[in-house]
Amino acid sequence: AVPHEEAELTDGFHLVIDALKLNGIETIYNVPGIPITDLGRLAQAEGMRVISFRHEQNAGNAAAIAGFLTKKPGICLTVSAPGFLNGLTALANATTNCFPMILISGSSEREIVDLQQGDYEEMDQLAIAKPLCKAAFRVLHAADIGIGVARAIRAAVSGRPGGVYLDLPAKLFSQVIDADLGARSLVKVIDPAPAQIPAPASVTRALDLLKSAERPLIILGKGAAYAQADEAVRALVEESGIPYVPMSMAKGLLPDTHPLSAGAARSTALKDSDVVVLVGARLNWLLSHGKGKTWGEPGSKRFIQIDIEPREMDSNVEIAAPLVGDIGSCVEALLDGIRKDWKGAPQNWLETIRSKREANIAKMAPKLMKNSSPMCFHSALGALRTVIKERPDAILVNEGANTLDLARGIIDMYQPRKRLDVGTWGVMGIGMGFAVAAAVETGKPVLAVEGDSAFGFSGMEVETICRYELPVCIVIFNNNGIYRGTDIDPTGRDPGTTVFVKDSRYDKMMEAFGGIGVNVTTPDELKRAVDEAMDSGKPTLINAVIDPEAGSESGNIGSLNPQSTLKKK
Ligand SMILES: Cc1ncc(Cn2c(C)c(CCOP(=O)(O)OP(=O)(O)O)sc2=O)c(N)n1
Ligand SMILES: [Mg+2]
Repeated sequence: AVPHEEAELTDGFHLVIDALKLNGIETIYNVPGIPITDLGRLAQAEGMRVISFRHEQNAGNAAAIAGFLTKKPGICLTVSAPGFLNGLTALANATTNCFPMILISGSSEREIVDLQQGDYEEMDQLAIAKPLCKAAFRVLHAADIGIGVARAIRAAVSGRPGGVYLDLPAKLFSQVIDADLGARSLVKVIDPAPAQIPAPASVTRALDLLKSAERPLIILGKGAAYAQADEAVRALVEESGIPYVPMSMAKGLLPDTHPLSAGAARSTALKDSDVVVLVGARLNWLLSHGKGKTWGEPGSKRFIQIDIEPREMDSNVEIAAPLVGDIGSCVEALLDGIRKDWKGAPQNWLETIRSKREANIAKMAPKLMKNSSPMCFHSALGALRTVIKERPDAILVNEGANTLDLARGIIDMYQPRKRLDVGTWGVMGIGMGFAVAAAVETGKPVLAVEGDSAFGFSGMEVETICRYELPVCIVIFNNNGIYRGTDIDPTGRDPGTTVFVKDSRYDKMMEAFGGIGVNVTTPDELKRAVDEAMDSGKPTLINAVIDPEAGSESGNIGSLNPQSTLKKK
């Protein structure tokens, strides 16, 4: 039998694990090391899924997208100082994208850090994290772990979701306290993300404006995908008959082939609409800040904006009808109004959108059919478009420049939260972390479509994918470089700044870790290899040879790059 005194004690290690499990958190994405190696081991022994990565940035990206997919904060666990810093990019990106995650990092002892006495991996991590995340907390006493974890969870998912930092100094873990006191110190968070109901007056104002519209438009942002109010969103579109444009990670809320989709007629929809309903979509650079030629005549637009964050309103242009609340509650309120009194779909406007959409789709179709070798972006993406059409519950991870921008318009999505990409920052490096978490959290097959440069940021995680035998099929669009593989060094000394090794074979990497590597040069070979990977569920990397001449610098956003006006010397 366990000696009497031991049976009544618990410690920091166990309280952290008990607090996470008590709140329904089952998975930790981490890179082990001092002072958190045993925390990971104990968590695994107590039934939590502990996924160990090769770099903390990828573990952090995995935690962030786990939060987006589950509405529970994803947990990234790192060592102090350098490990914590490696996790910060993912924490900041999660906060920018409103993905709920908690970065938990071990840290050095306060008394040594505050006197700057040179502790192992000494750093004032809490101070450094604060400006980059939504909230940051430190726990010094074991009896406070329950409250600390509860506050971190509530901060991550309530209101506008985001990244939270939780700082746990090394000495906290081995602190021993009475087991009963420990159990009573734990908090199961009640209603961490409460519904936030819009004010009836705001709903009336929005409905009145919408009823006055002749060319209304709905824009669905990734907030609408995160909300998991899928039925209400679909009903709002279908019962109002208003056309909609999905932002990248909102694709699939309604199938991209939906008759009311204006995705393929985006520029007409934005330019010629008169009242625009923003649903969890911010008027940031991705929507040209709500002004300029993208939006037609100045002052021709009036915005209804649904957002849980009141301060988002008027961020770029005046919002005529702010609707503050959670997306589900706001959409339901609008739907109520439409069901009571609605003039029906704007037929002429729908005809304008429909004809524009069909013309654009017809223009693109031939490019997707080419069976050229080496492939161009369009012909390779044409093959993957068919894969997703045949396998709508697969999850598509996507990053790169041409590989991203062209895939967004070419690969239709059919279900919500199935397209995971670079989000608001356009950050490279999310690929493998997102692929791991998508597979771990959903069990669904994952197709990661990667530019060859983008893949390079997280490529070492192919070993992680093989180690956990995850159903991930990586397709690398290998055009031998960033954007294009044709740059040169005018002095002739080095390769051009954006080119890579010619005819590189990324598929060979996979074989090093027991995965399957395939090299393909035609769309037919690509489709066959992807189908085989999706059927087998085995970690697979397909090196898709793309013409180095194909594509354009920075994909669709080249205009953001400053150019020197001075004469080249
Ligand atoms: C962290 C980080 N570093 C650098 C960039 C700049 N960048 C970089 C480096 C891209 C890679 C483009 O090359 P690719 O091979 O992935 O894609 P294509 O060749 O298919 O265009 S896209 C882009 O905006 C970035 N967005 N994020
Ligand atoms: Mg490239």
